[in-house]
Amino acid sequence: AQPAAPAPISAPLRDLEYGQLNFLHTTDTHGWLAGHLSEPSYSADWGDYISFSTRIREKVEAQGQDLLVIDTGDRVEGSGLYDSSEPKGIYLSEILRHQHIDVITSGNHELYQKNTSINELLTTVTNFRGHYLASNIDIYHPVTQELVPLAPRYKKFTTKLQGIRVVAFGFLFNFNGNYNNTIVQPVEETIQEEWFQEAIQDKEVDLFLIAGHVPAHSPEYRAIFRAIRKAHWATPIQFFAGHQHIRDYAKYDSKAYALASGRFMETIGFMSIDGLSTSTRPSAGSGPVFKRRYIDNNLFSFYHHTGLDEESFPTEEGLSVSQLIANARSALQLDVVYGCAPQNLWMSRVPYPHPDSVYTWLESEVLATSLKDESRGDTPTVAIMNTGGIRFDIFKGQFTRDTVWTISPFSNKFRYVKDVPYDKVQLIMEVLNKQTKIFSELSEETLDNLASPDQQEHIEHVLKAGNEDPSLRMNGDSLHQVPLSKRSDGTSIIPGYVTQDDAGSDGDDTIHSPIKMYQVPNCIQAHIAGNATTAPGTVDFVYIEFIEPFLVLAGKYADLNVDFVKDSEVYMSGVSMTDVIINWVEKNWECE
Ligand SMILES: O=c1ccn([C@@H]2O[C@H](COP(=O)(O)O)[C@@H](O)[C@H]2O)c(=O)[nH]1
Repeated sequence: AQPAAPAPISAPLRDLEYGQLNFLHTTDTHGWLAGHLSEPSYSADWGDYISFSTRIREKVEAQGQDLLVIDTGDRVEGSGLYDSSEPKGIYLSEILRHQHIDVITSGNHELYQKNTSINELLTTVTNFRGHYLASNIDIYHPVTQELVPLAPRYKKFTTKLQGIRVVAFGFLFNFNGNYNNTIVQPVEETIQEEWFQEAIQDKEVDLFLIAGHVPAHSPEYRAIFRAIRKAHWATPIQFFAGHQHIRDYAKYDSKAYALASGRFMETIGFMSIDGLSTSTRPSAGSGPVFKRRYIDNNLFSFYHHTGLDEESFPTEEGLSVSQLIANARSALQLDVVYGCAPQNLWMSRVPYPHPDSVYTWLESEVLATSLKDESRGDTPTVAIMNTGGIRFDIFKGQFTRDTVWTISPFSNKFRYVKDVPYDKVQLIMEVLNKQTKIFSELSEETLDNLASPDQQEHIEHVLKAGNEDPSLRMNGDSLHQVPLSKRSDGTSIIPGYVTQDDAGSDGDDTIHSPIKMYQVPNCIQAHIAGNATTAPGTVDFVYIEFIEPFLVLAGKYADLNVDFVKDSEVYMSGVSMTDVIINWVEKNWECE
């Protein structure tokens, strides 16, 4: 772990149930390779994970079993370690490549910006050659300008010890927000391609492995499941999922399951399958048994599951990667303090609006007092942004260079349109926030993309877990999670994940008390300048550039005769949301 990482808190744990074939899975790490420096439950780093996977491999191989390590993308954008270097990501690729990954895929974040996808092709695909799969992504090669697959479409391999024959694919969900140097083919089209149909007709297969940046419960995975089942009515299928930032497990049939392993290095997903046939031995018994576990990413869990301790657990490679991370953090000056937050500010642990809501803080304090384009004088202004542009909670205490990138990693800047009737702006807000029923292009699903990914599924899951006892809530005044109740065996129950999935509620390794989450709107608005007591006739309509495509559609429903692409202009040239937050914190959150 990093020198500044808090020690994990001991807690009651459920064991891993190993099988013939075992998996470790990460997804949506978004650059959090240093782990969480304010949360003991997730305080292990990528170096610890390398030690963990090595120790688990030693353990399962000693029993003649196999281990495969999977990562399903969105490794970039979301923390200082990735976003604060110039160019972005120079330290991250070097740290990542030390983990042995058997199957690795791209997420949508690898494709938003041209530079990112080019770096993916030239660096990450190269570092993980033979393991990186891209079944439905093409890229215009930066040198030849030719359209080429980002990586091989699929691969067939046999596992090291048992010779289990695996056919593996690497998919991305039907994403269309990518820069125009890449092409993402809809999954439903890819599975009609000749190469895919040939690959799934192979009869010498013991397991289909679908790694993808695709939600576990999704039309894309259902389509792949159906296509494979048409060719193989009984061959086991293991999906690995991502994108929604949730822990999830989907049952497609008794021989096909999907595991999603959360976000931001909070979770290491574990799966095992027993009863698989191999190249030399047909399956014994009644067919495969699948088991899943969501491991909290901390050393207490890692020691427990490996049966090792502080002395015997770390590997040399793991320790040297932890050191690499520490060196990178120091070179990037991620501990530089911009100010001190006087309180916790939550994305969804409080309702909106609320004095403890990060969105209330943004609209009433940060945007309201910081957005001003000198050329516009005192023109009344309404500024809107999508809540998905904020990626993490703010904890009371030091607000560092790292903090700012974890909450606002995107390079989005502001644009505006002059003289927009105020009532039309309000109508647009209603449309974006689904307060008005709308149809066709602006489906509920499209609009959900304005909010943070966990908003759609997570809320439902956590609330399903129910029976929340307010006395078990996180201590609002503390930086760290605090154990609030003791069990009879002396261990503590701390707030955290209580996952409800298709296999029940026993998936988490750590037994937690649940944390309540609230639904927040897709977009928020700040009122700037003008007379606060009366609504203005027309305003400068300022917006964060990410939402422009949504405004184009919402504008139509609001009957607003504005072409957002042609009629808008740059607002506060060169200033991004991230800059606005840094400036505000420096001015307003002095440390005592
Ligand atoms: O420039 C951007 C890019 C993304 N967003 C928000 O993030 C989600 C996608 O997040 P995942 O991690 O891929 O799930 C997107 O829907 C937006 O809400 C953004 O605001 N600005």
